[in-house]
Amino acid sequence: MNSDAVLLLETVHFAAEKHRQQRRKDAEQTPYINHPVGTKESAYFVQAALLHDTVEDTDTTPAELEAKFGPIVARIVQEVTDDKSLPKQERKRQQVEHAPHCSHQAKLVKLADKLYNLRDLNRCTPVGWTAERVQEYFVWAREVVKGLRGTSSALEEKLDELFRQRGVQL
Ligand SMILES: Nc1nc2c(ncn2[C@@H]2O[C@H](COP(=O)(O)OP(=O)(O)O)[C@@H](OP(=O)(O)OP(=O)(O)O)[C@H]2O)c(=O)[nH]1
Ligand SMILES: [Mn+2]
Repeated sequence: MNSDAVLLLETVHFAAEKHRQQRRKDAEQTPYINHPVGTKESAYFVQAALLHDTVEDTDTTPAELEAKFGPIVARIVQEVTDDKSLPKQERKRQQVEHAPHCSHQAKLVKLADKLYNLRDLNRCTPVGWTAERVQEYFVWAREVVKGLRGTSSALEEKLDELFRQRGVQL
């Protein structure tokens, strides 16, 4: 099992332990953990985060996602999917332009995506990338993140620290 899945299970387990004495206020005294675990918004985020590059980078179709995971998850993935038929420069420009108009859930996925990719660039340089190209990715990511602000202070603070370290803060 990959470490993300382990972390997810550990988190659910932690919450279940913490809520173990609590019950919902219904007659059946439903275990309290059903409430946080059943929070649809967070489930959509986790699903969309896991699926976010499937349409962009594999043979997965939006219709396939909709049939398997429903219209909400399919729509979030669609919102974060680049049109790979466009020239790269135009794709990158459109991300900056579209970011502020994304739904809240799509903005969260985009913040998480950029955070991972920037940390990955700090961890090691992709094959064939010059230091200049890495720096340009940071500058471009900062422009995308500008349009995503006001979505998650936790994610934005982590991103801001990475931009600060690179000397590309606002
Ligand atoms: N840092 C890093 N990135 C890697 C690596 N392997 C694959 N990638 C992917 O490369 C993409 C960034 O490379 P670019 O040259 O800027 O873009 P492109 O693949 O879309 O043409 C990211 O796509 P993306 O997730 O779709 O995000 P985005 O750049 O479109 O926001 C990232 O996930 C790696 O080892 N390190
Ligand atoms: Mn990605």
